[in-house]
Amino acid sequence: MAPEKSFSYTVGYALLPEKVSSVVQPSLVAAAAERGMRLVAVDVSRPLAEQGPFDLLVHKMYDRGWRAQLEDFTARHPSVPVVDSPAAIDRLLDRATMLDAVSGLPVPVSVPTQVVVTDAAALANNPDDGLRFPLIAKPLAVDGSAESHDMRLVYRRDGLRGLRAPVVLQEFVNHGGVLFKVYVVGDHATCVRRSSLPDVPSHRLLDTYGGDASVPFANISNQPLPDDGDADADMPDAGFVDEVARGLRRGLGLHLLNFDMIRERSEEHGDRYFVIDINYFPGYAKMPGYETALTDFFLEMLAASGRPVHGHGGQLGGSGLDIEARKLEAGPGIGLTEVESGRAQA
Ligand SMILES: Nc1ncnc2c1ncn2[C@@H]1O[C@H](COP(=O)(O)OP(=O)(O)OP(=O)(O)O)[C@@H](O)[C@H]1O
Ligand SMILES: O=P(O)(O)O[C@H]1[C@H](O)[C@@H](O)[C@H](OP(=O)(O)O)[C@@H](OP(=O)(O)O)[C@H]1O
Ligand SMILES: [Mg+2]
Ligand SMILES: [Mg+2]
Repeated sequence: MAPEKSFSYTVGYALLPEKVSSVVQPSLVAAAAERGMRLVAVDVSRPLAEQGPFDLLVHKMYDRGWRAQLEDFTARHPSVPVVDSPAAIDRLLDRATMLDAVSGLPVPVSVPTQVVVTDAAALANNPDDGLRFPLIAKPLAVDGSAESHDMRLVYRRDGLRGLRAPVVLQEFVNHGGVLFKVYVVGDHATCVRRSSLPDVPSHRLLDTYGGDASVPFANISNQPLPDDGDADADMPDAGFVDEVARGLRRGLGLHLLNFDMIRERSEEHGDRYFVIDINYFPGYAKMPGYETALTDFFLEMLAASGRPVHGHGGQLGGSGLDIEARKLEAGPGIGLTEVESGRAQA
């Protein structure tokens, strides 16, 4: 009989069932076990205090009850890192604040002009608002529902009629139908290409054009782009991607996210990059090598919280430094603000 595997640490995860089935694959469980970590699902319908003991918690839940549980847990077990702070995650759940951190980045990347609208009908009758069509209408709230991904490409002003508010109207940027999705896990960033909306030709912008004033779409960039042989050459510079990733991670005070970036190419301005969306705890299984990246990250978090981690003897990865950065930028959040050694909840 094979000897029973012994685990040094327990990593609790609180995720919706769909996220569990997409991310917590047998390959992730095996990679974690190889490094001495057991992955255990948190039952969010039961008090957290009755579960565990945990050495690290990761989570993506939307309800307020969960937040109260986390606060209580952190008060009782300040030495257990909780990734990430709910207050920091909240900024990504509102498209009005989601992209705020982009303006503070030390690299040339920006956000398309956008406005938050609570009364779309009034806007449809106001030709002097300075908005430049086409626009993408995006639901303001990001709440895990399918509706929060229901978008509309609005070609002309009369396409604003009937939009469900509150909504963010973001200027559409032609980008050759290719989107760069950058998965961030602590200080690790991986950029993949996805298909995206095709460019909008100029004739489509004329008010007199007979086509639809707006068209709905959803989940347009979920699939990888078929490799046309030129994928590597087409990628943004890796150093640039890393800088954007590091800047966003620090600015947001988060460790687990992805962001969507598009590139406008023009003779007039050359290449211009725009960040258009940032997602908390995305579908990591779509990122090549995610098992290693996530388990390395868990180990870094455990080491940073003072737990002896084999192979991490005193040497923290970039995430260790981030803990300091987060304390400053996100204020006192949950977990990661206190470092103690030894096992918690024993
Ligand atoms: N300003 C823009 N200019 C051009 N295309 C855009 C713009 N904003 C969004 N898109 C296109 O619409 C898609 C959906 O927009 P966005 O990424 O904001 O929605 P989402 O539902 O939050 O996506 P995700 O599934 O990544 O969470 C993008 O992946 C991209 O293809
Ligand atoms: O399920 P909600 O809370 O709506 O958030 C989604 C994000 O918005 C998407 O960005 C994730 O997909 P990608 O990993 O392809 O970006 C997507 O990942 P999934 O493929 O695991 O569903 C979700 O995280
Ligand atoms: Mg997106
Ligand atoms: Mg999104």
